[in-house]
Formats: sequence, structure tokens, C-alpha cells
Amino acid sequence: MKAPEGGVSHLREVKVEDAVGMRLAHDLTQILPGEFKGRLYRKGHVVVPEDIPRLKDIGKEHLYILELADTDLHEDDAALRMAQALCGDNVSRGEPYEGKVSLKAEIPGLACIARDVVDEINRLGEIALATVVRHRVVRQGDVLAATRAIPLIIPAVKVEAVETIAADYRASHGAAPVSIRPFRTVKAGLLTTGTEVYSGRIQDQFGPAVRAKLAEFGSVVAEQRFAPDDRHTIVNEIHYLRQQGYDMILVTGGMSVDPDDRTPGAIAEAGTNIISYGTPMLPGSMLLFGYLDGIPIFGLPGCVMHDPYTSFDVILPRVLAGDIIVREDITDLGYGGLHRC
Ligand SMILES: Nc1nc2c(c(=O)[nH]1)N[C@H]1C(S)=C(S)[C@@H](COP(=O)(O)OP(=O)(O)OC[C@H]3O[C@@H](n4cnc5c(N)ncnc54)[C@H](O)[C@@H]3O)O[C@H]1N2
Ligand code: MOO
Repeated sequence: MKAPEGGVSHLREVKVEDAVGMRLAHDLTQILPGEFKGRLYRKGHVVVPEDIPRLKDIGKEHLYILELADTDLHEDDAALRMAQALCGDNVSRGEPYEGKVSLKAEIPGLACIARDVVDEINRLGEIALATVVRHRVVRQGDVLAATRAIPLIIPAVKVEAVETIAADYRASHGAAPVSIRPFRTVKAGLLTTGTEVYSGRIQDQFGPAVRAKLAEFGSVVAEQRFAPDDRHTIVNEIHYLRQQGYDMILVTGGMSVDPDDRTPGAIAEAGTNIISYGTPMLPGSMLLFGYLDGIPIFGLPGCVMHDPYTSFDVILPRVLAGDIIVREDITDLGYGGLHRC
């Protein structure tokens, strides 16, 4: 119901017994712990006599009858307009539900969430925006963000402020504040170092682990080479992989502090622009990342072989999503980067 033009929004409380024939002003939620949480009645439902005991069961003695001024928005419309403003590439928008609208991933990919925008919106008050952390790897159908109106009636200016913030972000970044970037498929060249593996003393376990990780993103190891712990040989093998034109080079083993750990020095000598050797995340602290003639090159420490989640699992998806990694991307990982030690 609309308030008369120029009027103020009006919430009138009506006893449930007197509400028969009236329209509900908002969705009504039932919670049965462990069994059900959801909408029992939809906004707009016309109350019938049989509803009265059910309404009392969920604790409703009174209902709101709403008259909305032109300058205000119903919670569902506010949540919907905010979601529309934020929704970007490969993201779909749900329908309002109890004053909330969800944004979902339409494809698997990297969640791109503008943290500054999220913070600025949440500082406005009376409205809420909750998101997953940026750069999370998401599957198709995962929820990325939800907008919610806190009171039932929201001043339209609040929602207009959200729309302005989102539009400014689009204008300056060429993307919406919430979007998904797909992973490109790459052919990687893999060099496994270690005299104990090269000589056949032990069986290679890095190859299968790295293949499995790339396969998760639809990429492949096109060729695997082996080298002993000899700097000169490692440099030559890196150059060989570079000449094959692979999209990415991965070098495993020998990343730490032993005299036989030749890999970081060899990667540098091969001509790599090293963005970072040493990554403030555990596991994966000995990871090296750089670019060789613009091709991403990783030095992968031993833990990547056996740990399900390391710094490689953070940087690899970003590279596959097309990000150019700068030093700050690496140094940012320390806060919250202690996963296992
Ligand atoms: N004193 C320090 N010790 C260690 C440090 C450190 O900073 N100071 N860093 C630790 C971290 S973090 C890691 S991770 C490990 C391993 O680093 P590396 O990359 O140098 O690994 P390697 O020494 O080459 O090998 C360790 C271990 O794994 C076996 N290995 C290696 N490659 C293969 C393969 N392809 N297949 C099967 N097994 C493989 C190797 O034989 C060794 O047993 O260092 C910590 N220590
Ligand atoms: O580079 Mo290590 O990988 O932190 O266990």
C-alpha cells in the first residue's frame, strides 16, 4: 500500500485476529531448530482465518500493515536494487527472500570482490552486504554475496548511495564490484629437480601432485623434465621449456636452504624477473614466483607435493584468471596466511 503523496511511511500494528483479509507487509520466517528455517508466509499473502493458529505458533500476536512513502523502499526492493547494482560478469541474482537477495556464481572461477566497496556500503548503515573473501576459488552455483535490508523500511537515498558507489567502481575499474573471472586453460612445462629423483633412488611424487592441481582448473602439464641438483643443468632445462612455448613453467624441489637446493639460483640465472622468493604463508613459505619473458614461472617447495592447500593454491588460480602478480599480492598473504605449520 502506498502512503499519500508527500506523506511519511506508516507501519500500523494489527492483532492477528483482526488481520483476516489483509496483506502481509513482508515474508514471515519459521525456525524449527534442526528441521526447518525458511519462509512460512510470503509478502503479499492475504491472511485467512486458518492462518491465525500458525501465525501464533511462530510467535506472531501482531502483524504490520504498511503504507510506504515515495521516499522509502520496502526491504525486498532495497535488497534487490542493491544486488542489481553490484552484480557483474558471470554472476546471477536471486529473488528477494525475507529481505535478502543472493548473488551466485554462474561458472566456476575466481571471485572478484571489491573490498573497498563492501566496506563503504556497510558503513552507510541500515543495509548490509556480506560477501566471500576476494580471490576465492568458487564452483558454479556457490553464493558469493548477499544484500540485506535491516529495517523493513529503507530510505531510498541509502539505496541510491549504494548504486552510486557501485557505478563509480564500474566506471573506474571496468567491472562490477562482484564478478567471476573464468580460468584460462594452460599448457605448463614441469621441471622436477632432485638428484635422488633423477637417479631413480626414489620415485617422483611431484609430477602426479602438480598434474592433479592443474587438472582441477582444466589445465595440463604438457611435458615433464627431470634434472639433478646441478644449477647449470636446471638453467638449461628451464630454457628448453621456455623454447617449447608453454604458457607456464613449474620447477619443483630444491627450494630451501641446503647446499643442494639449487632451484632459486637457477631460476634467477635463467633470466627470470623474480617477483618474490619467500611467501608469507604456511605451508608454502619457500615458494618463488616470477616471470620469464612474461611467462609465469613458479619454484614449488616440497609441501606442494603433499599439502592440499599451500601458497601455490592461492597464486595459481589468480594467474589462471589472468591476474598479473605483483609483490604486494604476495606480501598481502601473511595476514590470515597461517594455515598449517
Ligand atoms: N633449516 C630449514 N629447513 C627447512 C626450511 C628452511 O627454511 N630452513 N624450509 C622448509 C620448507 S618450508 C620446505 S617446503 C622444505 C622442503 O623444501 P625443498 O623444496 O627444498 O625440498 P627438497 O629439499 O628438495 O626435498 C624435501 C623432501 O622431499 C623429497 N622430494 C623432493 N622432490 C621430490 C619428488 N619429485 N618426488 C618425491 N620426493 C621428493 C626429497 O627427497 C626430500 O625428502 O624444507 C623445509 N626445511
Ligand atoms: O615452503 Mo614449505 O612449503 O612452507 O612447507
